[in-house]
Amino acid sequence: MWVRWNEEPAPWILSWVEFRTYSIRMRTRFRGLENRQGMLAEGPAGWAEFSPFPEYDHVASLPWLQAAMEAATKPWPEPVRECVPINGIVPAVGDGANAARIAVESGCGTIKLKVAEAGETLEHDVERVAAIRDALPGGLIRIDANGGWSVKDAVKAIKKLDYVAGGLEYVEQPCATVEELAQVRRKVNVPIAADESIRRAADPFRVRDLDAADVAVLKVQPLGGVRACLRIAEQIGMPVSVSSAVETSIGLAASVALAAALPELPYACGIGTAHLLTGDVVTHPLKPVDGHLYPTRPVLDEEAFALVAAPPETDERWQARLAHVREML
Ligand SMILES: O=C(O)CCC(=O)c1ccccc1C(=O)O
Ligand SMILES: [Mg+2]
Repeated sequence: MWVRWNEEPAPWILSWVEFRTYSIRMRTRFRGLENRQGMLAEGPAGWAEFSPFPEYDHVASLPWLQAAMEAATKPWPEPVRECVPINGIVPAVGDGANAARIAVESGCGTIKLKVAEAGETLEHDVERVAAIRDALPGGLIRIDANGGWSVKDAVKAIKKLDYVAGGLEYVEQPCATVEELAQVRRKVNVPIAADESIRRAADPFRVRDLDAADVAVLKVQPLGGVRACLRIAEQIGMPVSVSSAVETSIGLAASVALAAALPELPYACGIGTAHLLTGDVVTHPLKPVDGHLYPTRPVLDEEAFALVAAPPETDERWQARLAHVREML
């Protein structure tokens, strides 16, 4: 495990605080998720979220717990900017008109379009990119394939989509492996962003060592917390973009804190995901205003939480999961 809690250790917090479980329906299915579930707890520094994706095993969930311990016990690092620019998110489904409507309604000047979805075609991705370009002539468009293309398909699709977009800002994780990213990067002129190749990798610095990307996407929970991400940003040798793991506003606040504290922030961040959930746990959800989010330390609202509290059997499952991950500390 490359993530190390190499500052003041905080595992003691876990015997103090009580975690509770939420289960929130997704507005539309997102990457196979219908319900987003996770745990929340209040520590001396504020509220914290622990919400590893369902398929993550105990080892892969460990950095998520370290991120929660950090949030519960430490203040956010000092921000260097007042607010952070946010990208809108358009799913890889539906027709061009629908994609354009979602892009415009996001209120964001940068749009991330999901592409290469299983069961979808390049023609449909082209249609959605073209419609977004028409609707937002001055906007930036980036695409995220979530590793869905082969090298050959990626090169073909990126060239086509770059042309239709009149220039893509970047393409996120066109293929599954770091080696493939490096190959694609040598064959196209569009910058390559690495997401899963950093977040799910044993060694996030392989992306740097193989010259496989131009941009590193950092997600706070899977990478072990705000401070762990600041260290990665310092060492990874390329600009970074911050992105959420589709969390409640309590989890999102850590991502905003990271984006606000990074010395350089050349890209809009993928933290505008609160609306992907049908509920939240705070009084004022972290929804972008004019394409921006402001750093805050949100507090759980008991009335809001009551509407999304997980049933006892779900809570039991999560308590057991938490206990297993704790053992890895
Ligand atoms: O980056 C964004 O704009 C939103 C977040 C997002 O896309 C995402 C959310 C959950 C899991 C994976 C991803 C991803 O970037 O691939
Ligand atoms: Mg991604």
